[in-house]
Amino acid sequence: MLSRFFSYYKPYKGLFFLDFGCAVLVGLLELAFPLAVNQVIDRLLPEENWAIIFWACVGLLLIYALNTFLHFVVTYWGHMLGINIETDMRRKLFQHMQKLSFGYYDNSKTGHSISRLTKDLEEIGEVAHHGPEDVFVAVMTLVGSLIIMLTINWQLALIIFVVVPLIVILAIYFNKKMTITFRRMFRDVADINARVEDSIGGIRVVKAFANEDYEQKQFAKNNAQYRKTKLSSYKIMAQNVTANYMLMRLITLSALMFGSWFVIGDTLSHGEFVAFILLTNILIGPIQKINAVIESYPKGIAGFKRYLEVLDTEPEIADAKDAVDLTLSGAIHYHDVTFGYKGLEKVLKQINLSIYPGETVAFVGPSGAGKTTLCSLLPRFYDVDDGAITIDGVDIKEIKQQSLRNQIGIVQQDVFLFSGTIKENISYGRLDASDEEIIAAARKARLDDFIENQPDGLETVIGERGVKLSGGQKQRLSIARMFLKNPPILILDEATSALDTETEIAIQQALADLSKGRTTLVIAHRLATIKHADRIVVVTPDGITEQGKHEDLIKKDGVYSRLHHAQFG
Ligand SMILES: Nc1ncnc2c1ncn2[C@@H]1O[C@H](COP(=O)(O)OP(=O)(O)OP(=O)(O)O)[C@@H](O)[C@H]1O
Repeated sequence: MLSRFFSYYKPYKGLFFLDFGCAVLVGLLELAFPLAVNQVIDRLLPEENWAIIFWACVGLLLIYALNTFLHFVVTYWGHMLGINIETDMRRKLFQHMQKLSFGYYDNSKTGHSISRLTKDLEEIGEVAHHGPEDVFVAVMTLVGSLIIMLTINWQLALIIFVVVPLIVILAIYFNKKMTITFRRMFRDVADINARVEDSIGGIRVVKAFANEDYEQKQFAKNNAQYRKTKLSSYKIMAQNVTANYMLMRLITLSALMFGSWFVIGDTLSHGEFVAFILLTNILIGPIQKINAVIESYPKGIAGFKRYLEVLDTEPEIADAKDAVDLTLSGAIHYHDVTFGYKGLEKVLKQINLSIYPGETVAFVGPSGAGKTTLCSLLPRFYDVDDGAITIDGVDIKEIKQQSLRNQIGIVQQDVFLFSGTIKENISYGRLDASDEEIIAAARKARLDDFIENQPDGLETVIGERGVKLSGGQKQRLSIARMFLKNPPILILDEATSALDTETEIAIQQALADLSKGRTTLVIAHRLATIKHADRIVVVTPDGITEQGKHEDLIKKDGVYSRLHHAQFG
């Protein structure tokens, strides 16, 4: 895992070494002051040579000025290194999330994904900057002070350094505990995000059911859980900080007590004694740094583990190595297709079906029989478990996903629009479309009157998920999008909601125009709209049980005829 973490430093080697080098210098220069004090007290003060003391202080001032500059470099450029790595990881994660299949999203929550892209990566960025640099500089300063102390008086140095291993053991102990709680904390934040996504995203449903109190209670549960986990992490942090405080005071106290003893025994000069006290104070810096790393490292590592979890999830559907781009005419064949959602019973068993170019085929049948599933297999939203689907004789697994999906248009009953303008939403069908093409598509979808009546025309903002549009307008907008895309194959998931007659006629006409000359699969919920389909296919839990024209199926007195009677009496 660590080698994968460090691989993100590769593009920023220059920045890393600049930051690292400056941090090392900062650590080394810190040691100059106690050494200077030692010399001033033991050598220069007894000689009462004011001029040399003055110039020694000027020298120290220059060292401090240099150190100040280095501090700036470390703080600014070091953080730049962290942010660069965080940005790269975020880009990579988002790219990967875009590639993940429907199967992954069926079982994940949007709030969790948001959390992974924001909070987790922020923590990783902090560790990326502070982690290696702080640990190295702290260890180096510790070793540096130890060497200086050893050269001044090795006995006193050893007494003081007895405490250091205790600090290291403590660090390892708390690190382990904190990694576990931070992982829990990330999970809890993600749960809060998921809850907000549901409650705020679904605010209309919440209000329509007057379930605000229920939502508040649900949110309060998540909030309380987060508080509990965070509190337990603070408890560990507090134990760590207080134990460290005690150990650090022990170091200073040992220096004072044993140092005085050595001074009285004449084995330590006054200057060396003061230098020792100052060096023990310098020791506090790296120990605090190590402590800060102990605090942030588990957060970063917990975040990185969650990051890798997603990154290591292989998209269930990927292009074959020799997949090709194809221009399709739309002859579709399902050959013995069997499919079930992951871990669940098979929805489709050995389905055989042929659809000819330009044909409009409507799928009808009881709810949950698998009509939508059958159509979802065509653009490879899911892969068949057994059998194959071919278009123009080519297995869809041999066609590049992008090429395949570019040639299949889907008009869903639950239209998803993006917050933005009408123009942005229509042009989602073809991103490089000109204004004229967008207007022409809107006209074909019978949306032009509505657009012309808006003060901002095509630039009208439609609100989040098109909240400012009516159901009929949303649907026509999605049809306009499809006119622009102009695919040879269409999947129409018919709206179940009854629109007013005028709107319905407009939409039906728009859909009929859209279907012209394209192979069209209609998932029909209301039979009135599909009477004129070239063929009606009846899908039941037993598979395809009937197919044919409306009149023939009525005569047959089977499932279709019963469904028809149920709807029309
Ligand atoms: N993403 C999914 N994960 C797991 N099971 C699913 C998923 N989507 C659908 N199912 C299940 O698969 C079965 C077929 O669903 P499908 O949506 O294809 O039926 P349908 O015939 O289109 O129904 P309707 O007419 O109600 O839209 C159902 O039992 C459903 O619960």
